[in-house]
Amino acid sequence: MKNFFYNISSGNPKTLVMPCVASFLEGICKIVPAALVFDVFNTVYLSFANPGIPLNTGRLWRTWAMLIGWMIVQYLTSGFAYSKTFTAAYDASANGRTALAEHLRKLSLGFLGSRDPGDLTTMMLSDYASVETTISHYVPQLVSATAFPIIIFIALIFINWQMAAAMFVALPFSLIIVWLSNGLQLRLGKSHVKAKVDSASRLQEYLLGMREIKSHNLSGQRFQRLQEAFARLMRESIRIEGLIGPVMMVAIALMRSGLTLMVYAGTFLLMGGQLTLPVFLAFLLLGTRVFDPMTMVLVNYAEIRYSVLSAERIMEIRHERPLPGKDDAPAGNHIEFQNVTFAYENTNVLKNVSFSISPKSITALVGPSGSGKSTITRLMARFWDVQGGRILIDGRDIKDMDPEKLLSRVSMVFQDVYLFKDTIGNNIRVGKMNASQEEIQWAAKKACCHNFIMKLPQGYDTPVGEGGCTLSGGEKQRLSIARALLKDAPIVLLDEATASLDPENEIQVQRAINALVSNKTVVIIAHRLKTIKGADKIIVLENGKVVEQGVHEELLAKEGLYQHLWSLQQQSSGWSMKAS
Ligand SMILES: Nc1ncnc2c1ncn2[C@@H]1O[C@H](COP(=O)(O)OP(=O)(O)OP(=O)(O)O)[C@@H](O)[C@H]1O
Repeated sequence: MKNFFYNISSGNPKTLVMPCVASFLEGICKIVPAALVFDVFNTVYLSFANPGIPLNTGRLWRTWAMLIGWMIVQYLTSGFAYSKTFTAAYDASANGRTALAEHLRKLSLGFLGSRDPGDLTTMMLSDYASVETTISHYVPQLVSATAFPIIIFIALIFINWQMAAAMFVALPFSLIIVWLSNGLQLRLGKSHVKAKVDSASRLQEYLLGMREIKSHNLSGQRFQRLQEAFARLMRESIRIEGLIGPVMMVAIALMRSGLTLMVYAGTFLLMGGQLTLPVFLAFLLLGTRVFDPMTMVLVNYAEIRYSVLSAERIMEIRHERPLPGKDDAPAGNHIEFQNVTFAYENTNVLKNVSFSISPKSITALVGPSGSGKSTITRLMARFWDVQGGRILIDGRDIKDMDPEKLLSRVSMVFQDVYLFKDTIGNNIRVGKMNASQEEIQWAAKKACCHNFIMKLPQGYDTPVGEGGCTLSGGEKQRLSIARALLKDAPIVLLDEATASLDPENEIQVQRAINALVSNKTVVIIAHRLKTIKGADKIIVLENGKVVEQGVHEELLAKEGLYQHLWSLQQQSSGWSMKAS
């Protein structure tokens, strides 16, 4: 039970206290009118059954006045309960979503990569929405459905224990049916969630891959996958409703049969003179007050179970441990790989890789495609932790460092640049969130962005689409260099930074990069070897191993892999496409 409340409140059960208290107060307020109506009936019945006793009109007026007065109290308590439960629900989901997004940022990319893409989106939107409804609707219902039957049952026992027993005799059987169906509900709920996540993933894949789908004429095949995912979701939804619905109907019918039994028992007791009509009526009035909230809980039981599953999924991620480490990143920039071994899944991508990089030097990583160059730069930034060996900065293992502090000392320029759905200026500001407009323009000028930005309709205030789809590949690349210039971190990792630039811009960007890297420790990946010919050190990788290291001339003299790659590039530089 503790886990239940812990999970549905996304780890913060205190948020449930106010909705529960408010709903309890609201429920108590709803009982009072029933008692007042009972009093009216009792007063009228007293003079009706005993013609000698005059109708106590004074008492009747007082009770009517109290009923009207109580309507105001009820209105106020309902308003209070409404605002408390909804505020708590929206607070819990908004804070929960923010906390989860913050937590996801701290997890390794390895963990995030292992999740289905639609999974986290579903969690953020749908699972939190389900938790929200539970807090705003189902938890208050649960409070009413549990607390009132207990209170009323105890009260009714003192009035007439036979009637109280008749009212509640079927309840345990109804609860047993609900309890027995738990396993089935869990199983169906899990496959429903899976179908939902799968649909979200297929939809995401379909929309993001639209360019490839169109260019490769895959509309039929990819759409079929999406259609199948939706069809499965539909089947799972029908299955859950079709199987759970009838079970719950039986449980509800059994529970409500208490009312019929009570009427039956009441009639006998009334005829036998063991019960007065007002008391019989009181039982009828309270019976509906008790059974209505319990019926609502059973009607919504599948939804409650569903939100428990949602909350469990959220908590599973919230319990995922972020990358450890609390130390500051050292001021120096001597980087050392010591026998580093790393695998994304099972196959080792890096095998006993060792090398060192001097501060304020330029080191190039070279090697065939898939040899592990990008992996090395990602490990330096601690996107993943290594499985064997160590990566040291100034002699200290980066595993002991706070990942955010480490990242604050590293600038990265990737091959694939992501631009946020924001203005161009704010996209450059990502490098330094408090940068002034002058600083942004300075970085943009250095990265050869300024001219093309000024030609855009709103200059630096021009919005770019999600993923930066309104800019060319070269323009995106240059914006990313501008971000790195602005960040001005002492370690710079360039992964094919100039890959998509046209020849016209390349010279200028090379100059900008030279300004960016001066006095910095630079690690650069470049397929075009002529761009890194002057590097202080060239590390040659093959199949995840360091096979050669040295400067350009030394490596050429070795006549190994580097010399081979170099001569291949010399040959291909004269390549041109020929019509057959
Ligand atoms: N996120 C990932 N999950 C699983 N495997 C990966 C992942 N990223 C890379 N790999 C694999 O790791 C190996 C090394 O990849 P990496 O990107 O480091 O090579 P690279 O030398 O930079 O290649 P390229 O020059 O083509 O960019 C490849 O076999 C690649 O398929």
